[in-house]
Amino acid sequence: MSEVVRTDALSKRYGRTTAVRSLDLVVHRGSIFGYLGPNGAGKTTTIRMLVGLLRPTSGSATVLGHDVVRDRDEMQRRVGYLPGAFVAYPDLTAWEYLRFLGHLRGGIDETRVAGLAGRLSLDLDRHIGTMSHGNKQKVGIVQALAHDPELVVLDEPTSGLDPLVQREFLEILREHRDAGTTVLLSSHVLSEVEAVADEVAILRDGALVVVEAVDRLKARAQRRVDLVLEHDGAVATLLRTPGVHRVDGTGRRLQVSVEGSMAALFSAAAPYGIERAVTHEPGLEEIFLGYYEQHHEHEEVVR
Ligand SMILES: Nc1ncnc2c1ncn2[C@@H]1O[C@H](COP(=O)(O)OP(=O)(O)OP(=O)(O)O)[C@@H](O)[C@H]1O
Repeated sequence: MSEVVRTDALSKRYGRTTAVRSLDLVVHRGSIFGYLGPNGAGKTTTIRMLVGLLRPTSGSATVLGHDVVRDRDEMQRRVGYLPGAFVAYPDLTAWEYLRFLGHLRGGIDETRVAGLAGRLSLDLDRHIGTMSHGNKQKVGIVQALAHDPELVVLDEPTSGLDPLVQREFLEILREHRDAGTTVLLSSHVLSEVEAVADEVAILRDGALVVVEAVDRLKARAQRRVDLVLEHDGAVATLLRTPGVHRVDGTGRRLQVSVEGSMAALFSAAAPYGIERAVTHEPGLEEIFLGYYEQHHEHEEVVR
């Protein structure tokens, strides 16, 4: 079964607020799926429904083939979950806490736990109550991965981690993915998602704006090309060129926004003599902002 997560018109309302509206989402086995959106978009609400902590108002979701409401307990045994605001027992050491959880889950692989903790530079003998926010977050990450779950659901996992630990953590996720684990990762830190995700969904006001493979999203996105030409007068020609969205600048120095292949742009610019061309690869951030802008423009038109 390749569909690890599937939602059908999944919705959640809180009174008059619709936090998640009619969500249709599929996450495939062995992939890292980035779930993106600004604060309040509905990421946490979606995730809490998927891990069986919140009942959908309407629609349904299956995780590893289990209905998240009806087969909640079976589902939860096969899933690792890091909540957005992770809290654990302050009076226990990390080891005591993880052994306690292991006991509830039917055993713990101590070598695995020690290995994960070592890579994240987490001292398991410290009391959780005395730990910094970042170290508590590491305890949360280790508990989510400790039982080697088939699906790992992580809500804003890197909050509080320093850059080196973040990098190690993303590497751990990649290794799990390569071993067949599925990872669902929510974030508003686009660079981290970009570094690991195979596919991303962008959520806004509780609804999906786009779901796409990261590579395809990037290929479709606009790139900026800075051109230095030998001759003036290229602007009108470039603006007529397929894929070119806008041209800024005057004279011989132009900044061109282009979507898709660059071939047409370079053919059109060639007669003006290309002295220099620098292309800027779009990050997920630009793509993300692009989608929001498009959406807003659309709303303006609709109004
Ligand atoms: N228990 C609740 N009661 C009422 N409204 C809620 C509740 N929980 C969330 N909401 C509302 O639902 C919407 C979605 O919130 P949610 O926490 O899912 O967003 P999010 O994308 O996870 O944001 P963040 O990145 O800030 O955590 C928001 O408008 C929020 O105010």
